[in-house]
Amino acid sequence: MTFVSQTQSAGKSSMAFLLDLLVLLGQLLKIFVETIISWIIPADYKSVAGEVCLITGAGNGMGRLMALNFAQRKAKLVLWDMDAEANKETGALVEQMGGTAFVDVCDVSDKEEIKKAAKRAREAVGDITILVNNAGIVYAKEVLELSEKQIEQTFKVNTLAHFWIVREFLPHMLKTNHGHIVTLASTVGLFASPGMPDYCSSKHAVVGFHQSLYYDLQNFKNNNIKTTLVCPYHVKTGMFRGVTVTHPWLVPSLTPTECVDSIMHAILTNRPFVAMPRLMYLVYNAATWLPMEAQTLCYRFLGADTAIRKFKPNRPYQLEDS
Ligand SMILES: NC(=O)C1=CN([C@@H]2O[C@H](COP(=O)(O)OP(=O)(O)OC[C@H]3O[C@@H](n4cnc5c(N)ncnc54)[C@H](OP(=O)(O)O)[C@@H]3O)[C@@H](O)[C@H]2O)C=CC1
Ligand SMILES: CC1=C(/C=C/C(C)=C/C=C/C(C)=C/C=O)C(C)(C)CCC1
Repeated sequence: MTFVSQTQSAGKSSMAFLLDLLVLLGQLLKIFVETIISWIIPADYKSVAGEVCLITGAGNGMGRLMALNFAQRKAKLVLWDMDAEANKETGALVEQMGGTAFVDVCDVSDKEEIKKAAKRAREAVGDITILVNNAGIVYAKEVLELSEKQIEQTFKVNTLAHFWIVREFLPHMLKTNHGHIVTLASTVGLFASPGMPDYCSSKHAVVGFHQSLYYDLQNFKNNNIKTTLVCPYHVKTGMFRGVTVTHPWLVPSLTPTECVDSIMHAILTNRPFVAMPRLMYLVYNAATWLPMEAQTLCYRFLGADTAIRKFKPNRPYQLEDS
């Protein structure tokens, strides 16, 4: 008797499995078709007018360029950087464009400073609805050359700050079911490059943080909080001054403007993930199946093994510590 009912229920569950599988295949097909259509006919850009957008590391490089892009689109800005002068300059540029910016000094490696700055931002402009976690640092040293303080600082800025800042602003996004969280990671958060073990591992960690957050948000009913994970290859901002591969024409570095244009496109079309240039999707994929020995040969051929040795410190924290 028990045997019969077990077979019956096994039959039922395999039917249910087949049905679920069919539904899944249908949904996957729909997503593939929609994705291909979105490559051919890109989605309309969403409006960010009136949104309150916090950008960390807004004083230089891509942070500044993103601030100007958001200002042009009439978002209200909150700009954080520990470089007070550079951040003020970004604020002035935003205002010259007719935008508004609440400029504040915040060292994101300090959890308590983040809490205080978040309170000041809420009081001055209101709750953050677009969060761009952009501040990042690199020392470009091998594991034995790095000091303990440098290793800790890399993780505080590139990884832990993302936890503390998201924990400040996600509750309001959840309450209103509205918001967008952008994480500036890196291609070296997807596949490693030599000569920067602290940087690569901090970026791998932040990719994991972001992706886990993404899946958690999918579990909320009717979730409308968007996320965008950004993984650029080398960008000529000054952070990685001098870094180059053997045949730069084969894998050219990005200009800050072309990188930020791609980031803005991804944010404004609610894309969850963007790596640039496009070749990086292929490299990322190959890193999952090419034997490590083969990858080493490719690294040598392309000069990925020595690219970081040409690095010239440029940023204040790099000069202080070099
Ligand atoms: N440039 C590249 O090749 C790539 C960069 N990225 C990532 O993109 C992001 C932006 O990089 P990019 O624009 O090139 O970098 P930049 O060095 O040009 O700008 C980063 C800004 O963050 C600030 N900053 C550093 N530490 C802190 C801190 N503790 N608290 C607050 N602000 C801080 C810097 O201030 P200060 O000048 O005083 O140091 C600087 O103003 C980073 O997360 C980086 O890792 C990803 C892939 C490639
Ligand atoms: C590893 C690797 C490459 C080079 C990577 C380099 C040099 C990356 C530098 C990235 C930076 C500076 C990221 C900042 O966040 C290639 C040639 C693309 C392909 C083979 C694998």
